[in-house]
Amino acid sequence: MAKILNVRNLRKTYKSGSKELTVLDGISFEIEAGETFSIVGPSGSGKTTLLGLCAGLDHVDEGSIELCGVELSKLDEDELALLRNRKVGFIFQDFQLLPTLTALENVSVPLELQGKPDAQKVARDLLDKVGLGRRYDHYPSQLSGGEQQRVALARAFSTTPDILFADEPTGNLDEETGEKVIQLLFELNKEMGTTLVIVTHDLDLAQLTQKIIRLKGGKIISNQTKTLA
Ligand SMILES: Nc1ncnc2c1ncn2[C@@H]1O[C@H](COP(=O)(O)OP(=O)(O)OP(=O)(O)O)[C@@H](O)[C@H]1O
Repeated sequence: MAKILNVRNLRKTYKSGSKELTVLDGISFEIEAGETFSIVGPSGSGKTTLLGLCAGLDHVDEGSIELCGVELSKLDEDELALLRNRKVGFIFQDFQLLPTLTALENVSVPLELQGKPDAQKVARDLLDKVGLGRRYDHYPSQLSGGEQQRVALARAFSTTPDILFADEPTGNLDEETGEKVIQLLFELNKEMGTTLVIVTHDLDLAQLTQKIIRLKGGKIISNQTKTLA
């Protein structure tokens, strides 16, 4: 199977005044297209930083990241943005919906910006799939956290990304709501064959993915591939 993400000897250091903090050191792993993958570890271990680097949202100090067959360090900002728009989807802990757009517009507008002629239909179909067929015209402030995250799921899958990065997708939800969101996430993921990379504190959620890496102090302390029964 083709590698969709190949991370080699990654190092990331943040500067704070005269001090330097190395938050990732010697990180290497790879993900095949279509796999489900999770990154777990305690608070501050570097999970979100790693996700941001893999998704091309920030630059590495040392090492390399190949995403969707492209070495990220060779791309300028415009090329990176294009790659993210075309091939990458995101789900965030705090949903990150646009507050002035309705649920339907939050899903359809990105598609319209990509010039998709059937944006409205795709958005409606996806909102129906996540059980929000009666909430098209609601603004984010009129939706519960679980409903907002379901809109975010519909938006993330609407562009049929090759790879989807989810950062603590259940972090702001109660347990029951979180479970429903995860069920939908995995259903949509299976249907669309998307590669899924999840950052989470939730070990039960991580166990649902095929591969798990554990970070501690910016290093990988275990890299586990689950044997499928
Ligand atoms: N922009 C930044 N500037 C300076 N330090 C940063 C920056 N972003 C993150 N850090 C530091 O890098 C370390 C790793 O942060 P990161 O958010 O990646 O950890 P995390 O494992 O995702 O944590 P959490 O589970 O709490 O979200 C932390 O010590 C954090 O304070």
